[in-house]
Amino acid sequence: MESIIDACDGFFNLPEEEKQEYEGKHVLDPIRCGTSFNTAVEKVFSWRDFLKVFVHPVFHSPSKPAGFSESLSEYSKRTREVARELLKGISESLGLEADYIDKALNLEQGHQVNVANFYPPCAQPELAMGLPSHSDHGLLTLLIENGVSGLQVQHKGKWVNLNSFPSSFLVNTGDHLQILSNGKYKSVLHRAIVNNKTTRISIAMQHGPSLESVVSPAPELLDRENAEPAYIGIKYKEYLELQQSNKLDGRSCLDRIRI
Ligand SMILES: O=C(O)CCC(=O)C(=O)O
Ligand SMILES: [Fe+2]
Repeated sequence: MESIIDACDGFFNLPEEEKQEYEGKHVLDPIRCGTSFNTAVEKVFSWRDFLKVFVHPVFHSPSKPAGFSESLSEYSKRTREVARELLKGISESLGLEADYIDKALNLEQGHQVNVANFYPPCAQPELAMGLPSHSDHGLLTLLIENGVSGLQVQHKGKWVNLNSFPSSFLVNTGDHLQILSNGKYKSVLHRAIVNNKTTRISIAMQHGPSLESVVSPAPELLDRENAEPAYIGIKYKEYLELQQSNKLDGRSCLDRIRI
């Protein structure tokens, strides 16, 4: 965990011109970095640099700084094992076979994205937001941070601070777990706030279905509970494009596919 945080810190500290080559624009660009300093998002100012890299099924990585790619490759493999194991337990908790999600959503080819966020100290943290309210689109996100808190999740309509625990993952459930479980698992709304003292780095490893999987509420679950599906089926890739076109306005892209 320390190694990947140091590696990402190294990337964000590269000279601007070395980072520029990765300034992709499209949601399906495999390496995309950018900054949202001074960009008005709704009425708040967003205060972060980010680097998003597709690490599976095809591994991509920036070539700098030295050692970055090795560290990212190792971290991607290890977190993928953890996520697939957690999803077995989640399948069972839904009364499905342990490998149900793994097979139905073709996790062997699962779309895995490493999102590194860099939030420098902000002189007026009350006027800015690190990352505005959103839900993650995949199944599970494994999040770590550099010992500096800033993540908030929405619980019963209120924003709750989550403090980091050393050497542990904070696991967020994503939109596609909500779709597959027909709403039994809720995709959590969350955001990141900034502070005026210390740089915060967070690394959100997102684990999703394969891009070609069409995800809908599990038919086995609906049959057993005699329930109607709450969402239409949609290809994961199309959902990502839909989310890109839908500004992060605190509403989930899920609302767009609800029946
Ligand atoms: O910085 C954080 O704690 C949140 C990051 C996050 O939600 C994301 O990258 O999707
Ligand atoms: Fe997130």
